[in-house]
Amino acid sequence: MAATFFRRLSTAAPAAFNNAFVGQPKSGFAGFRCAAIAAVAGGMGTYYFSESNLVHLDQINEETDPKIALKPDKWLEFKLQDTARVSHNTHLFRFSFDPNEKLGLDVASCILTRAPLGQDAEGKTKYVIRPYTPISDPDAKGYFDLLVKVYPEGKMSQHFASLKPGDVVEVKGPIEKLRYSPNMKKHIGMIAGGTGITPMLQVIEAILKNPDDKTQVSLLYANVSPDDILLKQKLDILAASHPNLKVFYTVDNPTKTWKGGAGYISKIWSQKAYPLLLKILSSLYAVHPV
Ligand SMILES: Cc1cc2nc3c(=O)[nH]c(=O)nc-3n(C[C@H](O)[C@H](O)[C@H](O)COP(=O)(O)OP(=O)(O)OC[C@H]3O[C@@H](n4cnc5c(N)ncnc54)[C@H](O)[C@@H]3O)c2cc1C
Repeated sequence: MAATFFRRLSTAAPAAFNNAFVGQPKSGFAGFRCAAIAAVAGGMGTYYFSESNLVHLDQINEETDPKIALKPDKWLEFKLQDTARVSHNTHLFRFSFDPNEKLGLDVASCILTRAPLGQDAEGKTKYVIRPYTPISDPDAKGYFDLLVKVYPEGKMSQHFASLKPGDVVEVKGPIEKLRYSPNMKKHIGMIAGGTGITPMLQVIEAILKNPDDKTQVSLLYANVSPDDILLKQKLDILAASHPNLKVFYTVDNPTKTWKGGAGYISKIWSQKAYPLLLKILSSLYAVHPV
């Protein structure tokens, strides 16, 4: 199932990505007016699959007034189209809707999901409600993707894990977290852990798909081990093909097979420098938790 899903995603990959891995960006924090965005959602995630085929930009919708699938004040059912395992505890879920509509998500926003969770004393349905951050192109028509870490005792994430294609989840939104506009900052510093990468991806992809947006992005992505780095291949390809994106990884437990490479920050560096970097960023620039 996963293979089919990603084959489909790969067909959406633009030719530009065939020539990925060119030119490392040269950028730094000094000398720029910066913004810093930090997010750690749902703890630390893990990851393993070849997700080069996940690198895709969906067709840009030229319509001026496309129909919107989401409603901010109404729970609507969205059908699970497909799932794919990203790591031992993190999965990608694609939900579909009318192919003439787009989701209606401004960057950066999340959605609310809800699932029935038994009944109360009066026999009314109880619900679990959790926010998630779509990582598909907001201009994509007919579908959206969620990257969800499944917790062993997690109410909603276990519900996600139990879903089969054709099942529905109720969704409401969007909820705006940070209104991004092109070139609003010269340089954005992002610090993310685990599934906290999802809002970063929304902003990064909005910047990279707009040739008029000259914003520099420096992402520091923290995980427990190399295998926990979610969507690493996608991030590496995006960084290699866009000089204005620089990605650094830090892991608490580097393995013997972990070769590091460009952008890798060692455990020692991360233990000493990561808190310092965070402190400097927080004191010098506006920090917007997402
Ligand atoms: C704006 C926003 C965006 C988000 N986007 C994403 C996203 O894109 N992807 C993503 O994966 N997550 C995202 N999250 C996190 C997500 O909303 C959920 O918090 C997460 O999926 C866990 O929900 P759950 O119902 O599965 O787990 P919960 O039932 O809430 O439990 C979470 C963990 O806490 C433990 N736990 C629960 N209750 C207790 C207790 N009483 N004592 C001790 N431990 C307990 C559980 O065992 C589990 O390990 C986002 C959060 C926010 C706020």
